[in-house]
Amino acid sequence: MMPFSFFQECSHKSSSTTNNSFTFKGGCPPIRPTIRYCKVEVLRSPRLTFEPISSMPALVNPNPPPELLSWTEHPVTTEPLDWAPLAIIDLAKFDQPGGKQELANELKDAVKLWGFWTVINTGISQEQLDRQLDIGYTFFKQPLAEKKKVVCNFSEGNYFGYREPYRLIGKSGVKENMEMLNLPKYTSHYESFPRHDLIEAYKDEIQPFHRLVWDNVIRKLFILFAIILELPEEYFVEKHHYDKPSEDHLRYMIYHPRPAEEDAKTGGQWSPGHTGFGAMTLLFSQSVAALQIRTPNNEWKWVKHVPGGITCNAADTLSFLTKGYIKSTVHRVVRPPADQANLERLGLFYFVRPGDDIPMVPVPSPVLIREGLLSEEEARLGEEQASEAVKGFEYVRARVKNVHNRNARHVQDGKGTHEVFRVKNLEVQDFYA
Ligand SMILES: O=C(O)CCC(=O)C(=O)O
Ligand SMILES: [Fe+2]
Repeated sequence: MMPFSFFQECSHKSSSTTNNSFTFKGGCPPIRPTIRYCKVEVLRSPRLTFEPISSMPALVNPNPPPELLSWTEHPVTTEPLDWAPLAIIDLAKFDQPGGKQELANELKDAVKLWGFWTVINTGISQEQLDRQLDIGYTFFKQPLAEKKKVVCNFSEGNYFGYREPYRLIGKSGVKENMEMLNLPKYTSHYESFPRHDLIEAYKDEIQPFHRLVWDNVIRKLFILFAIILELPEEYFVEKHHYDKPSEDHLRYMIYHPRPAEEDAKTGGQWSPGHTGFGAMTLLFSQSVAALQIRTPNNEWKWVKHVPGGITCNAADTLSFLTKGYIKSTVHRVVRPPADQANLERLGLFYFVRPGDDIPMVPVPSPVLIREGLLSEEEARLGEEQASEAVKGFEYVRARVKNVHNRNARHVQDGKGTHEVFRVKNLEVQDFYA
């Protein structure tokens, strides 16, 4: 008997098809609805339906990947919340004549003042997004033992893998309500990193998606930053390239609702105020309101759902490289409004980190010099001091270790705290109340 393997040719091409829906009849193997098990040239829709046939055991995959559960986006809140006025950056303009310059102008204030903005028209389809959410949701619904097969090694500041919500929040006696899975890039550097069976089974969808986010969104934003800072267009792209080693990861994350009495004990905190650890964070916009940012006036404002959009925030290392010109904004996650407080909140993210060997020295930008953030001498010395400087990998690993290699999480106790985290000359406040 011939085993049915990945990419083995099968007879689907000759099956009956219609324009947009593909229902395979007669002669098809009894495999689950996925495009991964056969090379089918006619496929255009990521969601296929196969009619199960009871015969043809020769083509049965002995270990089919589990069926995906289906994640459904919740309705938006009807409560009038104090929304943050985030700029909307329309990436459809990027390749139009003068488009990059126009977008750079629009993004400039957002990165200087708010550190948060939303991109739309990313070229990532709703179907692609839905599939990722389904994969993430299915992952979290697996038994804990399965999820723990690949876990984050926080003693080394390594964020790749599954993070179990086992820690307590301060001294409240309340446990964390969030779990996550961080997937490293699909490049040769991470080939030997172990991946969960479910993630392996859906590799043919996750791998291109991982890169698509970088190509379609991250690369463009880095070009816009370079234009804003009057640097060569590829300046930041090269320092954060997908093909070079970095701690970048795609993340599935789920928050589980807590009883109101438990939330009351931690001031409604789901994730304490913090700045991003790496270069930039992309959050595929979701309907459950919970993310808040701290405004330039130190008020907390809610981040509003923009269907099909991606909420982006600049993080610590971009702020280091630009001497604070690009703002690493404080944000937190809180109990959602009453009409959403009992809902699971599933998130899909891409966390951008600096290249592993990128020195954390200021970029030689004429804008930083004009703004008085950088002296001519510092700009020149920066290059010379690069070999001595903290590198991207060193900073990010140390930061992750400092925040996560603890038995209890920070708590917002309303008293404020100024615990500072340092690596050589680099310094950030650990968390914010
Ligand atoms: O869940 C969110 O909306 C944001 C989470 C976050 O800030 C983080 O994981 O760094
Ligand atoms: Fe964050």
